[in-house]
Amino acid sequence: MSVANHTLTVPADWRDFLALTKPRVMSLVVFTGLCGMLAAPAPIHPVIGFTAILCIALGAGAAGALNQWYEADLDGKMKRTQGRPLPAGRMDRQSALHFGVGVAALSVILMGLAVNYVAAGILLLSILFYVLVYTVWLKRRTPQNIVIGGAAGAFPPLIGWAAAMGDVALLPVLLFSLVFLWTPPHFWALALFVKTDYANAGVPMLPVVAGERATRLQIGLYTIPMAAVAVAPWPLGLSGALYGVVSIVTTALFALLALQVATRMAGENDAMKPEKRLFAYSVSYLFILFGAVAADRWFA
Ligand code: HEM
Ligand SMILES: CC(C)=CCC/C(C)=C/CC/C(C)=C/COP(=O)(O)OP(=O)(O)O
Repeated sequence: MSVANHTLTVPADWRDFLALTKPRVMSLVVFTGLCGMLAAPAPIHPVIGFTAILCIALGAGAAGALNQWYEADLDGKMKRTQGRPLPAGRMDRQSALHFGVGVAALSVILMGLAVNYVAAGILLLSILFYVLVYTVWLKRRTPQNIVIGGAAGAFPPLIGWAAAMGDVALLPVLLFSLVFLWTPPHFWALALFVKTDYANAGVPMLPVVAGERATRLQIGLYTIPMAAVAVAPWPLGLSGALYGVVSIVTTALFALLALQVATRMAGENDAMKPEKRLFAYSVSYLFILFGAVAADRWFA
């Protein structure tokens, strides 16, 4: 948080504001919201549906901006994040704060007025969870930061469903649980190969605090309930065979990669480390599963 106005070199332009919203990560957040909405049994009016997705995108982007406003100092210490607009000195912190608060408020108010209050309430909760619970409270304090704080990223399927139905039901709760249980293997796989960055910045991520072996074991352990939740909708009668088959095949591959990560010894050296494969696959996995849950409702 030491980046002050006088360090500015080039004025911020729209690309820097876009970068503040973490567009690549947020694309999956928005996609899970869209699929949660499409998985609902009642069709939503296209204009209301579009507005709801826009609000999720604005809310998630604003949360990303507030995260970067708060941790400009941390981002400046890590290679992966040094080029972001604040640590690179292309934007002052106040602009990021105004942008984040303004867009967050706009997203929640628009969701409440144009869609419904349930969706608006959960959107507000997820923004507060990411910014206050994860970023401000837990991230610098405990290696359980992403387990608890990661719930923020799991709310969008509930928001999408609530936008269409005005309530919450078992299927979106399962989708929430899926993203919640997916987050630790997703993030710790990455943390295994960017461990030194986090150590240098003093962030207590699991591989830094508990070591590589414990992290590998935790990845394996979280994959078990995640897999159970991923395949549950078909046997529970909440989705059809299309989702059932896709979830079984893609989850089996996830479990295999997680097993390779869990059983790999520290220091082994192969062309592509299993944790890199698991991290890359974790992103495609969620895109495919959520695509399947929506496709199952519409085409099966
Ligand atoms: C607290 C929980 C999480 C943490 C700490 C985390 C952290 C990260 C980090 C550090 C990256 C590396 C690349 C980057 O900085 O862009 C990444 C990539 C990614 N994350 Fe996560 N993540 C979390 C949860 C989620 C959730 C809930 C989603 C979506 C549902 C998600 C979607 C993605 C995607 C799509 C990428 C790939 C981005 C790219 O292609 O560059 N993440 N995550
Ligand atoms: C609708 C709504 C508000 C959704 C919130 C979206 C959300 C919480 C996503 C979580 C994923 C995420 C960006 C983690 C980054 O962790 P980090 O901030 O520690 O990553 P960094 O090191 O790249 O900054």
